[in-house]
Amino acid sequence: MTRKQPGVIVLVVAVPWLVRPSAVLVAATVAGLVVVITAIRCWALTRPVSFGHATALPRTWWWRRQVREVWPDVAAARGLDVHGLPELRSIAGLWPHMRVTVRPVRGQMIEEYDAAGPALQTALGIARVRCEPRGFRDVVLHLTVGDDLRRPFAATARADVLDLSSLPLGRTERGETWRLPLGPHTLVAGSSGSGKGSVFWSIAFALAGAVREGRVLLHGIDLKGGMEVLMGRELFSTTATDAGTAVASLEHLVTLMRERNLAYAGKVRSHRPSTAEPLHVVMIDELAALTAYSTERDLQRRAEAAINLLCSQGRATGFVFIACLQDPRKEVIPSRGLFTQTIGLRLKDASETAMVLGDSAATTGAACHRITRDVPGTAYVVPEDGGPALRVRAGYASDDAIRNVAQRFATSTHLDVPPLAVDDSVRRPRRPARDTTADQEAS
Ligand SMILES: Nc1ncnc2c1ncn2[C@@H]1O[C@H](COP(=O)(O)OP(=O)(O)OP(=O)(O)O)[C@@H](O)[C@H]1O
Repeated sequence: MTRKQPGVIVLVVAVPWLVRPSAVLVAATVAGLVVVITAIRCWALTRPVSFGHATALPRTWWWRRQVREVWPDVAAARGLDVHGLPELRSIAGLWPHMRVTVRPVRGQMIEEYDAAGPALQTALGIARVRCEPRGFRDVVLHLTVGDDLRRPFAATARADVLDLSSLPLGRTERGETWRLPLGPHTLVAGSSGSGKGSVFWSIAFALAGAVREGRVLLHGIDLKGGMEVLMGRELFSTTATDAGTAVASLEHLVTLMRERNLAYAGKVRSHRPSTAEPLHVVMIDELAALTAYSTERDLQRRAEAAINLLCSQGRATGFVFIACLQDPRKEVIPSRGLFTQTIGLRLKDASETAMVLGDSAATTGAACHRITRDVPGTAYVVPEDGGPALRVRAGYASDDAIRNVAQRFATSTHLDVPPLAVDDSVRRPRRPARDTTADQEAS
């Protein structure tokens, strides 16, 4: 019976039409169509993932035809067809990720197909093209035809994140959960308005459960007046909104790290977060405000020294850095090499992308400079296994969501940071002072 249902429905609709078409029937059919189209539209908007799965086959079929249609034009435009059109050997995969295998004509190199990627991307109007060799003869063009990351989604706080080494922050272009390893010090680079705030808060939200339990202590540094960090101050065990407090806080952490390093020496090789020995996560909203733009040279120098110490010696004993910044140049972050994990949001140009993610990521398709302004929170990351760069998007944390999470998951540990110590090395004169009385006596 169930199998016959579609046929029965067609009969029920078609017979009255054939027998006696009337205004009532026309109206009923139009209304029915409107209901069906609206339902499909609602499904597509509210459940994009299940809608994508359900419609993947027809879409794949349509995109295969599109690829075959545009390929001769793209090959001609890029000069790939001078000695004959390179053969499209297969188009595999399912919407939104498809793989086009091409057999290059003799004398062609993979670099020429790399360069043709953007032309194919614009010809098809798709999200991304990445080029990879297959065996010794063929080239595979990985096409991302639909963009699962276009629609924003909300960041959610997790009460149950048990595995602190892998924080759920958002989604990847493959429709999976974007997980960020916590342990390597992380640099989040992006131009103004690129969505550094959403990455910052997605990390804080992912740690919220552990913060409430006391296994993680967050330290917030925000020298842009505290606009970001103070929004969720209840999550932080220390906050600093001016350079002096920030340096005092960092130097206090250096002291805690040294004590822990001494206690662990010869006994423990890696730290396990617990309420007795919590993980300290330092979150800095704009690193350059502390290390490059500060007018107070002495504080700048001390901040740099403390960051270098914590980054180079703190990881094994439970001190982790997450730093956001707009300008990724080396002069702005002297300790850049110590940040072993980077997240590249929208950046100004290809050179900035290479600076943040490395030259190899840029050649495997990371294009932070091509992220458009209408998708803030979108970034490229290089997976831990060193595979091709992955496009990801962090969830959006509204002001209300930040305040709400901060209240629900407030920390019960507030550290007292000793006031900024006077730096003796600054007061001490560099050369011994001349003995002026002796000079006078001699004269
Ligand atoms: N993941 C996201 N999804 C949707 N919208 C977002 C997301 N992240 C940020 N936005 C929007 O983009 C705007 C800019 O984001 P945000 O303030 O986080 O950028 P920023 O990189 O921190 O900028 P700045 O360096 O100037 O502070 C926000 O007002 C917000 O509306």
